[in-house]
Amino acid sequence: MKKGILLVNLGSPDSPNPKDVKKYLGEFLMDERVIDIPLVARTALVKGIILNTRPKQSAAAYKKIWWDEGSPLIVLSERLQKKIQKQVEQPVVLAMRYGSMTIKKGLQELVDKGVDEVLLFPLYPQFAMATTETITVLAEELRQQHFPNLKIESVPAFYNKPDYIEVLSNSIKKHLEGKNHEHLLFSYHGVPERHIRKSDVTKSHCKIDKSCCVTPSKAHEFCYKHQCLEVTRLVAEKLKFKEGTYSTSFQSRLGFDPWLQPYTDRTIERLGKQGIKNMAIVTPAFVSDCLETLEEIAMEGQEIFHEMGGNDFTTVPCLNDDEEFVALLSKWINTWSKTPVKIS
Ligand SMILES: C=CC1=C(C)c2cc3[nH]c(cc4nc(cc5[nH]c(cc1n2)c(C)c5CCC(=O)O)C(CCC(=O)O)=C4C)c(C)c3C=C
Ligand SMILES: [Fe+2]
Ligand SMILES: [Fe+2]
Repeated sequence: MKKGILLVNLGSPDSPNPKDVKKYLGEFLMDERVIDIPLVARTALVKGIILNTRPKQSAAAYKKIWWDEGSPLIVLSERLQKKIQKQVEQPVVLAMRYGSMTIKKGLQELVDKGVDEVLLFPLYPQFAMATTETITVLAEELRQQHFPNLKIESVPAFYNKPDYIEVLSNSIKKHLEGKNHEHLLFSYHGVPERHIRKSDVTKSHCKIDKSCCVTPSKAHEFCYKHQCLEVTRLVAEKLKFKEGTYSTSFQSRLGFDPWLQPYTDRTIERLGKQGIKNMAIVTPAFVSDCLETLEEIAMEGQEIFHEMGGNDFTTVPCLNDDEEFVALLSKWINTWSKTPVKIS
């Protein structure tokens, strides 16, 4: 048996031009695990409404953050893959759930290298139907259709692994050294509340209130909200943050349905209004910096804070290709490579 690793991130458009952004958003938003409504309604909403207006607006945002080498999310994911490859003997390939660097091409590349056992590694610390699940489901469909002899094992969400929390905490500490911030906001990508209820394996636990996510339950294995709150709690515990000096919020909502709250933009507004002058923000739902961190947080968030009277706004970068993070992922991969047991 020859083993190989497929790292998978979200993906980006091929360029920040409206035509490419429209193509990318069309694929992304037509995913039934992202906009989870029946096909006819989803087609009407995405193709009839969203794709007529959003691509122009999103393209303008992408243009502000695009690098000479390409999309930050792709470039940073490639840097991560290259560094991991240096520490792992087996082939490590990178794919994206949406866009040109498809999971099918990634699996094909591994098969062409003689691989027959794949570790599928979704680059998301927390489980979500719209991220981890859509990757594992698509990989399995592709396996059945095109690679029936391939064995695929998936890495589950790693939000509470002590070594991950340590690496994240070290990075936060390093980037906040000497900043004297009064408040640290942990901002996670949002999801519609409906997604949380759908992923509840017990079908009765999730109430989207202040109690369910802190009451032990089997549901938490697939509860994005619980997993985000846990990352905040574990980092705060590790770094001995004082109560009231940090909080959690959710960003990037789309549409009119309720998404996880409190919303990041309103939280930044509130902190500014409350008289906080020096705040910092960290975005642990993303492994790689991307549109959501570089534009929505570092640009728009900062603007909101300044409008509300705030002064210093520090953004902690994502783990990207941080040396400790590379060493951690390589360690997990090497553990899997040596023993045919699940990483858990
Ligand atoms: C934790 C990661 C993510 C979750 C969960 C997620 C859910 C989700 N997202 C949308 C809609 C959009 N997301 C967009 C960009 C975007 N989303 C993520 C991650 C998660 N999304 C990333 C990393 C990015 C940036 C990609 C990049 O190229 O840098 C966008 C496009 C930008 C925009 O127009 O705002 C949309 C739209 C939904 C509906 C959703 C549902 C659960
Ligand atoms: Fe998103
Ligand atoms: Fe909950």
